[in-house]
Amino acid sequence: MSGKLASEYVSWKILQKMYDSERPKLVLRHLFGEDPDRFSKLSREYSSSADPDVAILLDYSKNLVTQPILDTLFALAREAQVEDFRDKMFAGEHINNTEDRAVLHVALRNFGEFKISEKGVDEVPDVLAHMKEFTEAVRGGEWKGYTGKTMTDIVNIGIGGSDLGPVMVTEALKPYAKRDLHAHFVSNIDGTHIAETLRQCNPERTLFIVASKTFTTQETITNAETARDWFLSFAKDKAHVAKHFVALSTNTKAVKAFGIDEDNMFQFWDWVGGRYSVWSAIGLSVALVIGYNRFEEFLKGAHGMDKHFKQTPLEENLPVILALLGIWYNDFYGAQTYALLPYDQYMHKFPDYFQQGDMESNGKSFTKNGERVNYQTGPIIWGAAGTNGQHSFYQLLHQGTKLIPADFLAPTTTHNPISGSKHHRILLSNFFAQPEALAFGKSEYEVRRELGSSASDVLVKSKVFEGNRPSNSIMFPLLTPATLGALIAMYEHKIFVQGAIWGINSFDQMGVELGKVLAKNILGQLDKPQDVTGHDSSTTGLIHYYQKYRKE
Ligand SMILES: O=P(O)(O)OC[C@H]1O[C@@H](O)[C@@H](O)[C@@H](O)[C@@H]1O
Repeated sequence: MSGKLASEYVSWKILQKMYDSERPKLVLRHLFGEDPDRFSKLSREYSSSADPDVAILLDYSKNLVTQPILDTLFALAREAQVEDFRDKMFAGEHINNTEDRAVLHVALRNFGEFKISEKGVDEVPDVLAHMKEFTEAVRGGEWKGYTGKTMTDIVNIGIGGSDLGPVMVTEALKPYAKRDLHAHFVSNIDGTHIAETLRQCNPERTLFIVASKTFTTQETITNAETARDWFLSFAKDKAHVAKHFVALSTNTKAVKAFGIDEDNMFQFWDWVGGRYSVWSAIGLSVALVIGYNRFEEFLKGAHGMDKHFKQTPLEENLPVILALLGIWYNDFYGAQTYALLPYDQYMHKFPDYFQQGDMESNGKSFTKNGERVNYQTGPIIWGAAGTNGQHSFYQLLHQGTKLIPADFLAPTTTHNPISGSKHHRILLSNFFAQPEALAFGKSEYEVRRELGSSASDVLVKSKVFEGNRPSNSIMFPLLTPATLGALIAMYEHKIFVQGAIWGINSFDQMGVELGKVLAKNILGQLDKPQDVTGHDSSTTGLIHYYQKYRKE
């Protein structure tokens, strides 16, 4: 990161000129027609030196780029000093400048490779050992509840980064789950969430995991207090809390004040951002569900991608390629959103996870030097598992007026090869067909030929697919813990590269604060209409409406 506005880079200006002059020529039908080797030139395969089962193919040939455009995008990354900034992150420099913190999720999955000297980094193995011991005790049945029974349910109470990672990863790695240990996740302050969860739990056999980096988050602390009250209404004695509540946090003082024993606290550090924390103690629910050894495979898979990101030239570097293509659409084509479309039911929470990962990281308007940007930063991330999305929003992807770049992700092999893998072949045929349809569409000529000369113009137009809609296709052999780790790390580093080029701080989240402060103030005014002061007429009117009709 150079400290400049991205729009000041020479390569940015060249890209703008290229876009202005070449856009009409950037037609995928022609680009593929002109070069039969486009796929082999514009695809890369990552494989892990440590684990032969981990491989990721990135096919980026269906993008609206030529080699000169790609070369200029790589020049942009170099001009923005992405490599230097990356090395600073890995070295533990305080690149989160507003909070004066290092950004070291890579240290949580660093199996001796990178030398990082930051306070707490040397404690990582101890916390992992603690997680191992604890997960083995719970899974093995040595850990007993207050009536001497083993655990059947775990309830992770957390929100944002302390929820989405655990939820997404436990869902994605369900084939490896201990099926008699049921995992629940409570995040929303809406009492319905905890109430419905507690209805499914037996207090004698439930372990609550209170996950909060700060241990001050209103939703999490309120839900945890409710869970503790519910538990004590059965167990009666506060001493029993120790067998049923553990905490994952950086805030020892607040954990103790809540009544959780320090021995039952799993520590992490301020250099772990919430949305990057699934690799830390926040991953405890994952480790409980899939077992510690699998959790370690997950970490190692991410570590492999870290090495790839750190050591591979930009032109071969998957996160860098994804980041630069994203910038091309976001900043030159004016695409506002980006879709993540996993063709794997186990990955159905993947878009939600990176909605936070990307939007909380790169949803910023000021550079690290405090200058207002004059270009677009982070895109809106959304998506759903295929093929459900096809029967819902793909209509707009194919024929709408908006350009929506997308990543399609799929495993070659399924964990559930039922009916002789018939389902998987159908799923994959859709995974192959959708990017093809988006890219090449269906011309008016083709539609007319199909419908015959008697077809009305209106009908013909309604069936035309303009095509030329870009996408990446990402394939991997099987969704294993290590492969999932590598995929997540790939997207994390993509986000990093984009933030570095845009010159923003991807590692704070000041934008979530204002609403919290206002809600706290309003909470104190909800009882009586006369207390409702200091608001606009809309907010006041809404609160008065609530006060008029509420029934306690
Ligand atoms: O883990 P705690 O501290 O409860 O924070 C939970 C979440 O809070 C939000 O406001 C954001 O800041 C997220 O990045 C964070 O993951």
